[in-house]
Amino acid sequence: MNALTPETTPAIEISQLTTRFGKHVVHADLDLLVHQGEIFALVGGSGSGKSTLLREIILLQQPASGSIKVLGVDLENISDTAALALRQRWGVMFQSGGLFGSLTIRENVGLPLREHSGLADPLIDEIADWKLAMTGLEPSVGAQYPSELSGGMMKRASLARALALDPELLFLDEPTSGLDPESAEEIDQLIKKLRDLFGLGIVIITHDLDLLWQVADRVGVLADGKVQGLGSMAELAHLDHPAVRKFFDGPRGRAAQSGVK
Ligand SMILES: Nc1ncnc2c1ncn2[C@@H]1O[C@H](COP(=O)(O)OP(=O)(O)OP(=O)(O)O)[C@@H](O)[C@H]1O
Repeated sequence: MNALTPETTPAIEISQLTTRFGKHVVHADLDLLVHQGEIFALVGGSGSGKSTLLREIILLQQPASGSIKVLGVDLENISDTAALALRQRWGVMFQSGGLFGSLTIRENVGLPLREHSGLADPLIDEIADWKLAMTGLEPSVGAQYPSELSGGMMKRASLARALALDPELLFLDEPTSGLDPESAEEIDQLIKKLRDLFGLGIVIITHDLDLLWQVADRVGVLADGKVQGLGSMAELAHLDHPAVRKFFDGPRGRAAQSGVK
């Protein structure tokens, strides 16, 4: 059960957001509200602007106009100090994993703590092992290098690093891409566990219909510059909007629906 009360500060509030690359309008007066404590998934066709939206939310890119607030903080004209403080309140797991190949897994997971916490090295290593355990990895994995891990272990290790600073909000970019069905299912369970244990808000970009049915509380369908459909998968499955229908009625959508009640 997630705490979707009106009193809760929204995790993300986006209002009238417009993004352009030259003449190409990617987002056109887009509005979106993500509640704290919910698992929210952003879906949409290739090029619909999901990654760009994520980059704007995590301060890697600026929109042309409109407002984005994350954990109650307005990103427009944010000072360097406020941006640094805000970045420590969220964790990001990039699609590629983003782990440094020259560092051990323990060093990778401890990196945000080394950069931001001022804690002593032995304590950082201890916290890193704890984060690895949270994501289901053995302490022995900490001494290994990214090239030695399977795809599923890499995803877990990058999730452990995203959790290093005890974030309030977690961004997951294609967390199950490239995984076999069993490993993907384990990641689904892990995402749910993290939300249930820590009340994290979790924003996922994904094309994985199984993940959407199993894990997402709400899904936003991005198309033509706006969120065209918003609701649970069960609600969206009945929505009569061309972009939403395209998403559900393709062969992969039908296959995923037939596997879930
Ligand atoms: N730096 C950039 N310069 C110019 N155009 C860009 C840039 N970044 C993204 N775009 C364009 O913006 C649009 C949205 O791209 P974006 O990567 O956000 O889509 P997406 O929904 O994440 O797609 P995918 O599912 O394929 O990853 C695309 O048409 C892309 O070509």
